[in-house]
Amino acid sequence: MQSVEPIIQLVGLGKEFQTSNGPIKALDDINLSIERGEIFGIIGLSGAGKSTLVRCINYLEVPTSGDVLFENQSLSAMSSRQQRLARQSMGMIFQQFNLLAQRNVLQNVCFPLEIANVSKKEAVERAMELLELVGLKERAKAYPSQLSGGQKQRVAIARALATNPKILLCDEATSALDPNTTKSILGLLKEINKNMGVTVVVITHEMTVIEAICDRVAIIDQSHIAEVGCVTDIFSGPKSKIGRQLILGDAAEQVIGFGNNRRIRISFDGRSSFEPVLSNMILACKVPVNIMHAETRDIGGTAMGQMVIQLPEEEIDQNRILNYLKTAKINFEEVKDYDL
Ligand SMILES: Nc1ncnc2c1ncn2[C@@H]1O[C@H](COP(=O)(O)OP(=O)(O)OP(=O)(O)O)[C@@H](O)[C@H]1O
Repeated sequence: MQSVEPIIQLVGLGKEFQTSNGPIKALDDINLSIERGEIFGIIGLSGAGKSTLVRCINYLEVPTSGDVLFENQSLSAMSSRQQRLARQSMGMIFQQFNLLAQRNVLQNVCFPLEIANVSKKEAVERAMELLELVGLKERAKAYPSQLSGGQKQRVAIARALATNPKILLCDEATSALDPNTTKSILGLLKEINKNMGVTVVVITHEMTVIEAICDRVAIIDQSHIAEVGCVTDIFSGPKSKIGRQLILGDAAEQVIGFGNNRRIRISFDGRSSFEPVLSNMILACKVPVNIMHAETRDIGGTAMGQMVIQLPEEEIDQNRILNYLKTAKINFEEVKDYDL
């Protein structure tokens, strides 16, 4: 088994904001471990606490309780010099790119190197290498206003990588981009992760982003982690209420109001989604079923599927189907109205 080594650990992390309407608890008792080299997703609805969480990781927001460990060292126990070095190891990109409008592309990428006192010659060399990596070497002299959203995000990625960070924090980095541009930026993040070994933390409200690139995902809801695990496991069997809502939302709505028969949700992994699971079941049990909802998703090249079927009226037929699924080792669960 491959050994895992945490690069970031959040231990009992909390963040409270003082506002004129009283305190707001944005994060409460967050415990998470992000492994070196993975692409880790954090997903949740608006206001769940995602941005605050990612900003606490690099101390853009200082937590009000708990601890952030970077490579097993507590950020709060570090001297300010050590803290600055740790923060240099964490690049960050944002939804609105945050480029400096008065500086051209090359000067934007050189900026963090200037702050780190790197010589101008060395900074320009490094910046040009990074611009080549993100496919924008030819636009080095352009200003941000002359670039498309996707190009601006590529410049922001090059800038974030300038100081050779070990982690890249991405706060809704593709939320302002169209689907094709999103795809190409996600492809670039995946390449950076694979080729440069940079750990990537992705904050998003979009399932498609998680599906496209993440290895593991944490679902955050109302300041708490609702569940965490491998993307394939969470997508095939979300356990928390919010996970079910985020992942099975469509299925849930579409099965309401179709009569009172029992319904089951079949989850199938990449292997079984290519097998004719339902046809085999109907042939073996010799009873018809209604398909209430079906969908498949491509997660890292593996097809994952959910299907909600309505069982036949007769109990004996229902049992035949349930026994078939158990024997065939196909994951299923009964759908209760309160799950919908
Ligand atoms: N600086 C702040 N001062 C006061 N409250 C804040 C501050 N920053 C965030 N909050 C509150 O903390 C909670 C979590 O906000 P946060 O921005 O982290 O959520 P989010 O999941 O990123 O949502 P969104 O996707 O809408 O940005 C919200 O109730 C928000 O209003």
